[in-house]
Amino acid sequence: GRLYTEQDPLDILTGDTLKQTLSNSSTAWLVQFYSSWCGHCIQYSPTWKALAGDVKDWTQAIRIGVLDCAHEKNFDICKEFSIHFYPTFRYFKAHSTTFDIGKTYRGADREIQTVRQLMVNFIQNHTRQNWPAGCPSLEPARTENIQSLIGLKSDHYTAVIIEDEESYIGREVILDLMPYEGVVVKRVLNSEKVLLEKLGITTAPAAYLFYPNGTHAGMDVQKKIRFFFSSFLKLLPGVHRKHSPSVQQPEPAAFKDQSTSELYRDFDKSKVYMVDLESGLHYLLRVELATHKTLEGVELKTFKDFVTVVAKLFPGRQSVVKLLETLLEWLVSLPLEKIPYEAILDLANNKMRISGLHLTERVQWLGCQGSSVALRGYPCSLWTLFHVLTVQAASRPDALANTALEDDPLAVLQTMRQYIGMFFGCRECGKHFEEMAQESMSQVKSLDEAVLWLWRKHNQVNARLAGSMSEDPMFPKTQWPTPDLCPTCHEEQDGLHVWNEDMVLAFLKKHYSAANISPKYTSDIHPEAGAVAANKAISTPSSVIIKGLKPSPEGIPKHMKQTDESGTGGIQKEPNLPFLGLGFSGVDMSLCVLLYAFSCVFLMLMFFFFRVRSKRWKIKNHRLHV
Ligand SMILES: Cc1cc2nc3c(=O)[nH]c(=O)nc-3n(C[C@H](O)[C@H](O)[C@H](O)COP(=O)(O)OP(=O)(O)OC[C@H]3O[C@@H](n4cnc5c(N)ncnc54)[C@H](O)[C@@H]3O)c2cc1C
Repeated sequence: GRLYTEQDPLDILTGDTLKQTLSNSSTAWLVQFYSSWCGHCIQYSPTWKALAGDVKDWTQAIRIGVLDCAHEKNFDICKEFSIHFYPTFRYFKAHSTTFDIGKTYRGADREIQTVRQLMVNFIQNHTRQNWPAGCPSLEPARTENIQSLIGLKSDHYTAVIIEDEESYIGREVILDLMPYEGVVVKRVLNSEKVLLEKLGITTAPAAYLFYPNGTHAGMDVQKKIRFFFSSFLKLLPGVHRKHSPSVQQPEPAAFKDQSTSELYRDFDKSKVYMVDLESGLHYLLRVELATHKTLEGVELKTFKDFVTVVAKLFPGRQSVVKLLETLLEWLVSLPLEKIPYEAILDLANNKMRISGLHLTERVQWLGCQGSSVALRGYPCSLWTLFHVLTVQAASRPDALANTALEDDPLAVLQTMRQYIGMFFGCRECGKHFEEMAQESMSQVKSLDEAVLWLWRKHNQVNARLAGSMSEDPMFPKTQWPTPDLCPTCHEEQDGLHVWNEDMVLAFLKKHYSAANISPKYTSDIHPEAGAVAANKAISTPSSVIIKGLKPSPEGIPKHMKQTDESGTGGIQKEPNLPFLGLGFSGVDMSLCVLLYAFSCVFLMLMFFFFRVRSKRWKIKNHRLHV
């Protein structure tokens, strides 16, 4: 196959595009000319991709490209650029107006850290005239510049990285924060003794933060490494990724949900919320699945597997778990090959309620609330649900015993894969997820590996979506868990950020455990819960929007359109008959008729019984008299 694909965070260049791309570009370029038949190029490609991912936020200053010299259509351009060996790394300056074959990197060390630092040096080699547009200064600031910030109010934070002259951390953090607004990063050398003394800094590297309100303090990070500094700054309240002008930016201070005027409610990022999980389940069962008139074949199998997984593994409240278990029993006991979805809804909505089994009927987000209705919500709850389920499966390995899914470490992941592919309203998401599943899901051999697989793939999605339209500016897509949630999950090896996967696994098992699920706002009868319902009752069509979808040419997924047209918020109308102003289901009515018929027959029997008896009695009496 090809060494690089469109999914990689780099530009694939060709003979047709190369010159045009490089000439008068607003950014510098680092291009690898390779050959797809060269074994070393093949071996090196993961490193190059990792480098491109590592400097993904630097693209306003320097971009990474690849060009395959073994491809016929590139023969001429590789000759023109005098590429003799593979791979050849060439740097191209920004704003170059004359033809330039670039500057070759001849070093033997091609490790990420070395190449990344060369990129920084290369950017610094630009002059004032050809400096890449959008790239802040990488020169160290002086004591005077920083001292003047003390006590100064501003509309942004200023972060100051104090380090020695050879250190690259400051410059790398400046470049990492380039696509973000609300924060300015500066670098100061530790030779600025007066300033260091004034701020009370004794060791380098160190970081200091000047707040918009005029106060200042040391930056509180667990490890003094690039990734921790950058993550800390990206997560500051009010700091967010610059979006294209078409994406509206909500006000950070008072972010309100415009369509429902519900206030944003505070929540704790280190918790999982039951309202999100229940709202997601409600949406899935009553809206998303309800657009399918009947379930049969693989769809029915997928639905049964899904219900099996949630009934056995969902660590929910008793009324919800019982509802799921009853649904499962019903599905298993029915040997039907085709089930009308109305029957399932009738069961869940009417019959079970009589026995006190109940799942919330409104969509209400807390940990998954977005800064506007079109963001976060349902897809966020779905990720959360499946993380919870993989963790539950790993901590209760026998939970699926005696079901169709027993002894399968892939039970939850395969069910998710099937569900997402078949029913999830976002088709594109389904396609991407299927690609990831085909690539590596079969390598998962244990329940723990399943937990980690889902985490890794979710991060891959986060990386792809960072800066896209489906990113909520208030909740930037990051590689998760961030250092503030799990400092021990992060390490640095040869200057490159790496995960400590043992720590990540331990963290996931704790974060998505039943003990970490908060019941806040779950009570349905509680008046407060009603008041805070983010999207009110599900029957307001405008409140039911599948969240986090890219506005595709087709716009809203097909079944969501139906939802809006019907004006019922997508809920299949329960087959209720109006009677005396009350809603009775078909079954309730048939029971009534049956009871009525029974009592009629009973009364008639009584009538005849007494009639016969009284006749006999009369005859007996008559005889006596006679
Ligand atoms: C299977 C699937 C595929 C999707 N594919 C696409 C797509 O191709 N294009 C598109 O535009 N949207 C896609 N989406 C939607 C997108 O991934 C987000 O769900 C949506 O943009 C909402 O984002 P969010 O900020 O709420 O965070 P989400 O990504 O939804 O994450 C929810 C919560 O999970 C936690 N979390 C974050 N990362 C991880 C992790 N690695 N491991 C464990 N927990 C984590 C965080 O607490 C986060 O708040 C997909 C959703 C799903 C469920």
